[in-house]
Amino acid sequence: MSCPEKVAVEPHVVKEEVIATGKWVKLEKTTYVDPAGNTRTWETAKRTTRPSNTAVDGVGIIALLKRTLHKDCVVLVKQFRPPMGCHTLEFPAGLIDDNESAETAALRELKEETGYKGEVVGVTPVTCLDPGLSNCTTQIVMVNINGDDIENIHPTQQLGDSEFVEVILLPLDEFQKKIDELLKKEKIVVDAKVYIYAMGMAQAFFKPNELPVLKQ
Ligand SMILES: Nc1nc(=O)[nH]c2c1ncn2[C@H]1C[C@H](O)[C@@H](COP(=O)(O)OP(=O)(O)O)O1
Repeated sequence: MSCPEKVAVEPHVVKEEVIATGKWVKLEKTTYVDPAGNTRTWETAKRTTRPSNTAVDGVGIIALLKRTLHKDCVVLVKQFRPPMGCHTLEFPAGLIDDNESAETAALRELKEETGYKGEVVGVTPVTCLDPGLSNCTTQIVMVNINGDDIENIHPTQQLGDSEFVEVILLPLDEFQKKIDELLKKEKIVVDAKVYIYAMGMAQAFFKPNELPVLKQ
């Protein structure tokens, strides 16, 4: 008996039905056609706050604090995150306002959450955060902070009433090790972007005594 031929089709969304809406988040039932041509449904979470003229919800900021006679440090934030029910270690981040560029949002959020004034040195494309759950997207903005600048000697946060953010500085040359030490000491969950950045840094740059040899 021969099997019926499966025809490959371009997967696509057919319709999106709102199941529940809150102030910040909504739940939708997404009907889509899979690559085998079958119609299926998916449960999708979306932010309600995304500006209509953009494909990005927010920014994350990789900020390097550069000071004379100090090691370069990555600026991180620790805060209680209600969905996690615990504290997290994250890059500074925030939602993009209407008609705001990723660069402007990044410098604004960095100033608000950490008090530092930075300079943008790079921006990623729009990246997804948890695509099996949500259409939530971010652009990661690379920022340098001149720590010798008078404005950055005693940085003052500009937090709202409901924001409680602790700034944590970790040296770039021991980034993964310092995160691991923090995780051992405190009940805290590290953001995947932060830890992957730390692993990448360790893998790419910090093997000064290793000679390049032909690997089997
Ligand atoms: N999912 C959310 N539920 C809330 O009850 N409130 C939320 C959600 N997402 C954002 N917010 C609120 C909290 C802040 O007052 C504003 C702005 O947050 P922002 O600083 O831009 O972003 P985060 O740092 O990621 O919270 O939105």
